[in-house]
Amino acid sequence: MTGELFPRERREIAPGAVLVPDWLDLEQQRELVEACRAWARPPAGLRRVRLPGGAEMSVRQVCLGRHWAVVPRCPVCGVARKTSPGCPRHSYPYAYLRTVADGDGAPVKPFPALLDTLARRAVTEAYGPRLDGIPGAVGYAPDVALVNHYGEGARMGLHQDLEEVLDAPVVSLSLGDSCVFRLGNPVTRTGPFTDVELRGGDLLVFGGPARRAYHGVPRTLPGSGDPALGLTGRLNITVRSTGLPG
Ligand SMILES: O=C(O)CCC(=O)C(=O)O
Ligand SMILES: [Fe+2]
Repeated sequence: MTGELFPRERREIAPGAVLVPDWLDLEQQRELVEACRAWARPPAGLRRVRLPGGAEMSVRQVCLGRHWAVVPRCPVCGVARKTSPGCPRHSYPYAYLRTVADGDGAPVKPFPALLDTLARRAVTEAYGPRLDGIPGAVGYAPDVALVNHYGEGARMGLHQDLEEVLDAPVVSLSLGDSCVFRLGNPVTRTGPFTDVELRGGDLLVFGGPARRAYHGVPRTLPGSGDPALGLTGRLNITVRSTGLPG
């Protein structure tokens, strides 16, 4: 954005969580928006997620690589409880699946090379010489992306990204409208919180001590995105390395 009074500097908003403003140029943002449009098409396209309590998320989502979904029971051991001693890879009430079991049942689209390349570069650039000190950052091998679309009024409640076996960093790319991104700590959902504005083109990488921190998006700023992008609302692409067997 031009005319900024204070240029937005890259900064570590919490230990392990690095925000790099304007990481993507307009051409890269355009390319990603186009790609998201293709990924959003059926089969295995954009859907609304119904949460375990029955409420629908206001965000619409499409998954790539593996399908993240609410499951009635753990797909490995069949137990419908948060813990299941003895299950080698327990996952409940959320799990990574091969098909869109909570939608049209189609096989999930593959994890795209475009996001693989971008996410590897993102981790390297975000941590720089500290890469060695962040678990899973050296040789980062992402295999899943969640693409979230926020229309007007959409938000995402506080949550932890927990379904991954690995502690490797999460790479988050924002496109279109700005939002308030809220980051807490890995232990309690009560804060204290750090609220930052994420704008279209911004990169946020959270790994190390921030990897399992509670986070969410309390609101977006409708109409704040660059009109040249031709996107209504906000898109977020969250890339992860699950550590699950191929
Ligand atoms: O939209 C965002 O910036 C956050 C998305 C997120 O936390 C998630 O998909 O798990
Ligand atoms: Fe998340």
